Amino acid sequence: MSSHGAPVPMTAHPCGPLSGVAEVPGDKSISHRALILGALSVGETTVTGLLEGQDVLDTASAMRAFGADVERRGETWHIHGVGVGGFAEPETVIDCGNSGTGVRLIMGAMATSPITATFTGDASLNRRPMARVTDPLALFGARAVGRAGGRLPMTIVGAEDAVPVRYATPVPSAQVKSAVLLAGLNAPGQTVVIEREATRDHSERMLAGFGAEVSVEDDAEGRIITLTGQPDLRPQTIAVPRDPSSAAFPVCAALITEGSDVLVPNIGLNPTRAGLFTTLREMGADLVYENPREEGGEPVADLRARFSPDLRGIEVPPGRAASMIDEYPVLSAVAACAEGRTLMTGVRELRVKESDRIDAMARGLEACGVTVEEGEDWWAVTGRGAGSVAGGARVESRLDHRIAMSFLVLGFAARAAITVDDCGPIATSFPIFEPLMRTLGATLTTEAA
Ligand SMILES: O=C(O)C1=C[C@@H](OP(=O)(O)O)[C@@H](O)[C@H](O)C1
Ligand SMILES: C=C(OP(=O)(O)O)C(=O)O
Repeated sequence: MSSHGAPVPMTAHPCGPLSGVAEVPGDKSISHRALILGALSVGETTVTGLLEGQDVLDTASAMRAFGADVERRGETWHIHGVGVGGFAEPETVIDCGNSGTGVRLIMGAMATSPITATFTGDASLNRRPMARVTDPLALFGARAVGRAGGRLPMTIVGAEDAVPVRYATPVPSAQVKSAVLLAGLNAPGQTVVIEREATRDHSERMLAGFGAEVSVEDDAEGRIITLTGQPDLRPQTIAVPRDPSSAAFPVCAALITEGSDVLVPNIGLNPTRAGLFTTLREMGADLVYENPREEGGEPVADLRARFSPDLRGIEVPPGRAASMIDEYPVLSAVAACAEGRTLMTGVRELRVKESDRIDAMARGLEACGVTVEEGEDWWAVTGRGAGSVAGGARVESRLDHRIAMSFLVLGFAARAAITVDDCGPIATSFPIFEPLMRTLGATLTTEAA
């Protein structure tokens, strides 16, 4: 919801070993897609393990506004869809809260139906760029009217007679790719998306699972995804895997907090998402994939993370950025506890997330006594080894859940407590973060230090 309540300051205190099992919630990207594709198929889709974070709950409300029946009974979500092309025109404004994924995918899903919808979000989402989706949606025949600079609130007038599109994404973005594919569902013929760098492929996998004809080829241009429009999507039974982007927080907390040993079971290691774990291992992290297996066609393992006193700074290859894009904030907290310089390049996209994540982390890390250098599309954090971060600062989360959690994680390993001015946004993606970290032994207090 766009109305963000009073700020919730929280303080992370230096603590002893973190230990135990961290059961993190369901994958956010997959949860949004399960609701949207469930709403676009005819019949009942059931979903277990859905992330019940605010971002996903806002997508569930949006699907109801477009005519689907979405209900939680017990532990299972039931979605009665309306079919491709069956969306009704919403009677009220669609509020996507803090969620870029929600708004951009839903815009795509409605843009090729002859209906009009107005979208808004919170102060963070209303600052984020939407032209990256409205530009390709215009090629299908949809029109968008929003605020200056292509910002929300924005009205999309769906195409009356949509035509299929061939589109090369100008930025590495799974949200843009997915918006185009979802729009292509209700366009006759083949819609093609070309991406130079592979981004998370949950839309392609789930569209195929729902019975759409989707092919993926890799060639010199990059990855080419072809979707045949106007399929009859068949309802599915979906078990959402646990979110590697949420797993990142207990894993990184364990690596930098003295004496820790934490097991994070059942984490999807789809290569389009697992870049952080590769990077941490290159830095010398004691991070082991236990019990590696396949579940629902995806590689899965239990992650075991132990305190790693000898982490080293490294250069993170720019080609890895898409596979760990949401993990750079918490990586920078780990880098602050490593010896030497960690250089992160090819990361311009970090500037247009829930906050400008390079700026938010750089200012907060500096306040904690850490050296940061930055350019438009790169930044570097120089650490002085385990136990070297002074902390003792109050930092801003800027309506950004990942910034808030990254500084709390750093607070466990710093020499003095770190207060985050507002931890309310954590509920968008990881509503059980605070109790879960407490069960591992972390000391978090809700009053400012
Ligand atoms: O498609 C998705 O589910 C997401 C894609 C990424 O955004 P971009 O597509 O803007 O890179 C990521 O940052 C976001 O958290 C989830
Ligand atoms: C960037 C993120 O989400 P979204 O773009 O969906 O707001 C995120 O969860 O880190």
